[in-house]
Amino acid sequence: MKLEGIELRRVAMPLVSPFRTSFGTQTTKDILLVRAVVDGVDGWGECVTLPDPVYSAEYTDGAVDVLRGHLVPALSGVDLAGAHMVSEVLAPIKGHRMAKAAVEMAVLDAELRAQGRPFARELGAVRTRVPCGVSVGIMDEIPRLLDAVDAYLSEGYARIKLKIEPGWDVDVVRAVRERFGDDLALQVDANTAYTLRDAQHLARLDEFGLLLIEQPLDEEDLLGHADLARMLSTPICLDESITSAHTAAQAIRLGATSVINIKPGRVGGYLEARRIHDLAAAQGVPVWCGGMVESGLGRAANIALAALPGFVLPGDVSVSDRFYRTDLTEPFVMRDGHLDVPQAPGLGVAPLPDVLQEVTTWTEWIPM
Ligand SMILES: CC(=O)N[C@@H](Cc1ccc2ccccc2c1)C(=O)O
Ligand SMILES: [Mg+2]
Repeated sequence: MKLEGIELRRVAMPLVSPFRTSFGTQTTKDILLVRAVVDGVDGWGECVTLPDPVYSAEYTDGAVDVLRGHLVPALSGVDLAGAHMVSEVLAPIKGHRMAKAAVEMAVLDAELRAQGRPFARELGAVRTRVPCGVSVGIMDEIPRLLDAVDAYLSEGYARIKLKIEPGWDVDVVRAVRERFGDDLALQVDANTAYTLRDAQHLARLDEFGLLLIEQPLDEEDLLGHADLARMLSTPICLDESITSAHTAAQAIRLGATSVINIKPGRVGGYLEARRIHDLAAAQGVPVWCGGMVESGLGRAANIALAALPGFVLPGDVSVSDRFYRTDLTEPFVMRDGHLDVPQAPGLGVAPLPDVLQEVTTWTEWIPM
């Protein structure tokens, strides 16, 4: 296949409401899109970086720079057998997994559109619809949070995830349990906000029957998570720590994680995400599809991934208007707490031209 060029495009997508996590409050998502022109066909990729390196070391300006200066030049003039060769060609370039994931996604979308083959078929989806979980941010006071959870449950969400941080954790979970009962599928996400010194405090969450506690400790602290797992009965789920199939295998073997949140952008792409799914399934480790507040482009691909057999827990695959009043694509809408897996070629969705025009803040065309 011949890569004719790559367009980098940044879009400013206002969030319907501020989304607060232990690493800060976001009110808009500045999304870097990658459009690959492959043998005359447009393919779309979405880079999941934030503007600042607060979730991981990657950030959007850095992704732009490494795409322009390293990743796209490495692919220029290379006759790729298929999108599966992108990660091979880019392997000599260290790190920058979110930037690599975006360009692989764009090339894969173009290849699959040309073949008339949906992402779901390529990845090995076995379901045609997936249950929706929702991630609920940190709020000013508990009654506001309870109202938000009530509204999401009325919409049909199958699972509630609460962002937590020191000072907003045990009391919040207790209030949700008291209001909505013990049967509610409930989990928490700390985004690395705690240390092993908090172990006794975190053990107070064990009484609430949570599905899991996500990434309580630092991204690099696999041994700390393994120690913590021996002190808690609530299963540990890693997110930020799992950056590849290799680190997933190490985390499982060390006992640092018993559930994995798979995010294709974080691990270098949808093909690596499938490899993590396969190795986890082979060891009986359940996985679910995490979210990075993607537009409908990344959302479409995440829904396809979430339909693989080992994705046995509801993912953060919420509907479009959980985050955006106007999505880049036709909006994803829930039916009975589920989202339909796109079945059209490639991602199955594309940016709506007038919306794309409206939200674009910058573009750069890189010929190859
Ligand atoms: C859905 C969810 O909780 N995602 C991430 C955190 C995250 C990631 C990227 C974000 C970008 C803009 C606003 C909030 C964001 C939250 C997580 O699982 O850890
Ligand atoms: Mg997380």
